[in-house]
Amino acid sequence: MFIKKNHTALAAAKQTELKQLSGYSQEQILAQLHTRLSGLDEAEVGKRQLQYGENTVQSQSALPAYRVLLAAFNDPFVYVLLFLMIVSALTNDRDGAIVMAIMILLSVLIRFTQEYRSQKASAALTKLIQNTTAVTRDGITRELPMDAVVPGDIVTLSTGDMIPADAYLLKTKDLFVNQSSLTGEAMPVEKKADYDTAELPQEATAFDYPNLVYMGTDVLSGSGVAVILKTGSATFFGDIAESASAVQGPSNFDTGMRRISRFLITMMMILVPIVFLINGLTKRDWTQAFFFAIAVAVGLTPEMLPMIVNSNLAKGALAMAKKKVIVKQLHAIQNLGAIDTLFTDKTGTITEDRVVVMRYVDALGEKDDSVLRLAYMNSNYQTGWRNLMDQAVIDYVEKHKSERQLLPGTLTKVDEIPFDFDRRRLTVVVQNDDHQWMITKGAFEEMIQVSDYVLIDGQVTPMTGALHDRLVQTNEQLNQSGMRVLAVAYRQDVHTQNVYTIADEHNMILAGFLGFLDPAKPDAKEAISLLNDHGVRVKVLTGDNAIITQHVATQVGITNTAVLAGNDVDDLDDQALAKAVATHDLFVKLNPLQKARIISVMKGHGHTVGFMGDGINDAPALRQADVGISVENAADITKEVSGIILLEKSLLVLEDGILEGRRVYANAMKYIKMTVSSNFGNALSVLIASIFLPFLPMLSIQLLVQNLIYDTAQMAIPWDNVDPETLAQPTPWRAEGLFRYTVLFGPVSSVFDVLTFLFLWFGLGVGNDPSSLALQGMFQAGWFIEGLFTQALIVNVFRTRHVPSFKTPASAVVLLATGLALAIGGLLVLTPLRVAFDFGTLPGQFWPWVLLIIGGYVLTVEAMKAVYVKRTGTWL
Ligand SMILES: Nc1ncnc2c1ncn2[C@@H]1O[C@H](COP(=O)(O)OP(=O)(O)OP(=O)(O)O)[C@@H](O)[C@H]1O
Ligand SMILES: [Mg+2]
Repeated sequence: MFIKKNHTALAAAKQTELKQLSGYSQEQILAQLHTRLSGLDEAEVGKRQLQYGENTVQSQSALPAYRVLLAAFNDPFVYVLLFLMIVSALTNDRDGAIVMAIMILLSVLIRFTQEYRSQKASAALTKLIQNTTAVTRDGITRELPMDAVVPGDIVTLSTGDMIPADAYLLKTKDLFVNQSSLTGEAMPVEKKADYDTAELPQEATAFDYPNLVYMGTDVLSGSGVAVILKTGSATFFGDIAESASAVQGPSNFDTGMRRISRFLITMMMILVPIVFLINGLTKRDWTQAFFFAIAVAVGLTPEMLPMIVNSNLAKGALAMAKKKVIVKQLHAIQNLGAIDTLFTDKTGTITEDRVVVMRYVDALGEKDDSVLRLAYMNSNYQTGWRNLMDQAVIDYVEKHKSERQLLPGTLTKVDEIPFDFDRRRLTVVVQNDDHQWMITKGAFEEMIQVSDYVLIDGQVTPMTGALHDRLVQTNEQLNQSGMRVLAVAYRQDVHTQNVYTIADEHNMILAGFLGFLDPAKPDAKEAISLLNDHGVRVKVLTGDNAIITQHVATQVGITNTAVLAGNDVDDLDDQALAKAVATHDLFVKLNPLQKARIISVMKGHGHTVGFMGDGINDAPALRQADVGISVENAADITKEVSGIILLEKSLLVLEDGILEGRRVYANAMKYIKMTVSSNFGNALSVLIASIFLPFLPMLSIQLLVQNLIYDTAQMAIPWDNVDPETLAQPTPWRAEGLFRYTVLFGPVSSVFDVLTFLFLWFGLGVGNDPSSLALQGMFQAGWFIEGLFTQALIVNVFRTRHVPSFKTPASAVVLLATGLALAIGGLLVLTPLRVAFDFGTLPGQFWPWVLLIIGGYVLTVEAMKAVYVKRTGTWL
């Protein structure tokens, strides 16, 4: 609370301090932090860990049990009930207060157990994928878990890294970071160790200072070395994580739930005073009218709603955790059930995350060791994000060739130009004696653009039209045999210089090609076909070229192999792009922003979309998607922005997740629709009865107990079965049907309530002497039974779209809960317990008639359901 209130003041203080540190020279800052370029020693680290604690912020660590419990209390419906309970307790209605307390406890405790269990399970899994950072201590650089970083640590940052804490840059190389999580600004920001204060904008915030980087941001490209200034909650991000503003915007599901909650509370606020006035005026007993109104308010509160929704989600997350799927945001499950399109990257997602070097050939397709050597130097010396292809080159060489044989001992690295997804090239410059070599590898089309010569049989030959065609042919041959291809080129004897830029990538000599085997995951085909069967279309968004993408697509069963390339995407406006996206399944040569744009256009046209990716280039698209999915060995930032992380290689688990999501949604919707319509019906019945009856239709305690029993029966809903028809198709948030549903089915229940009311009044003779307490008690017992039985039984009718409902019975738990509710209700009016609740005695002839009425109600609803399903094609 304190932190939130003083958030701005504190942030301002932090800013001033950081700005000041930014002005220090490197020597000053190292002295200030009592550290050096070779890093802290272990003793110092130990001391600082004690002093500053773990480098984590509140939102990242699992919540302790009491916080989960408090969160379970934090719900408008629980508040309403708490308020009513306090009013009852203050006005000496002890029994009523106790019943309400039980309701609150049931709802909160079930929700707590479910959420706590699921949180523990995902926290355990999350530990497996701890983010790391390269820390130098005692002169040795190692990857350490991010939470082990302390002020004074020296860290090395490279492409795709998350910045572990607030830090001062000592050295940079084309370093661009994404600060959007702190500033909201999506454009990359360049950071520099050395800068001129004159470069700073007039009203620069600490985020504009070029030599400062912050926790919660990430490296888009380039690299750097930094010294840590602040860790954990002392960072800027620490503040934000603790204030509510850091929480992601609400999903469709959240907004929908909020709207329903508001609707129900409004309904209650209007109806309850009316019920109070009518009963007070007609019965002239204002105390009784007051308690009755409170009981009606309790009846109208769907106090189990938060428990049902959250238990459902938590249950889903737990089920997924058992299948080695981390659900980082609970609502990702519901969104997963709602997607109708799943976009995916190619390598590492639908293909295995094990890419292997298969060929190293010259321009003519002949095996050539020198091509491998060049590629090895390139992959080995580059310091950016080491992707699967770089890894494959290094692995291959270390396994098959001796490293020494490949690299002359006198070789030193001069510079590098990091890979980027627009240029699709990566350059490294090395020096041997007095020679400098610039070595570049990258996508074929992009390499041809910078190559003026081709190496043929050891001879540097100028590029000709015929040679160009020959290269295209070699490339295609490799692609067609299912290999991803990188072209490799070099330039020797360049002017001796220390710094290289993209402008230097020209005039190169194309040396040859590397072919990588990138096989489809064994179960990708099955998974994709299952997704298709369940109404989810799979589309590929890749930076790779058309031929290899078509090859992989065919392997995994994507039959529409028409491709749309990145350049085409840029030429289309949103409208045209949406059309093109509908007719294509393969999108190639995309840069990260094009991936993100395709997703956002799709979303704009009413689709719910998922995106699965593993690279840093996938992060923008993952942020954009309704649900982002990544895999275990994805880049840190990629995992960070994903809602779901698959730890197992198999894609079949996606199918499970989607079904789980739909089940969650279906069960939550089931409860919402049933509750809203039955509450509406009840309210109507109470109003009618209040107007015409000279006494209360039910005592407040009876109404409360009826509610409690009904709630108990409803608690089983998260464990209910769902119709296969409901699971077969995506389930976007569809609250619109709710109103129609409520006005159709609510009044029907009132009709049968009124029938019961007439039967008790005329048939059983309550009307003959309404002032008799015994007859009043009989009336109340009769109405209690009818209300409870219809509500409990109707759960079993509403829960399925099938007619008759018993064709697809509820799960055992739900059946048991229903049976229990009926039994308890029966016991309360049939055994001596009834005296405690002031129920009267029901005559034998009551039972056949009430069963008839209940049967009539069930049949009517079944018939209406058949018509409803036929007309709308949907149910619940
Ligand atoms: N380390 C690298 N060195 C040189 N070129 C690279 C490197 N990584 C990727 N490329 C080139 O850039 C292209 C796009 O990169 P990449 O394949 O990683 O994108 P992507 O969209 O993630 O595709 P994919 O679906 O294959 O994962 C590649 O096809 C390749 O030609
Ligand atoms: Mg990729």
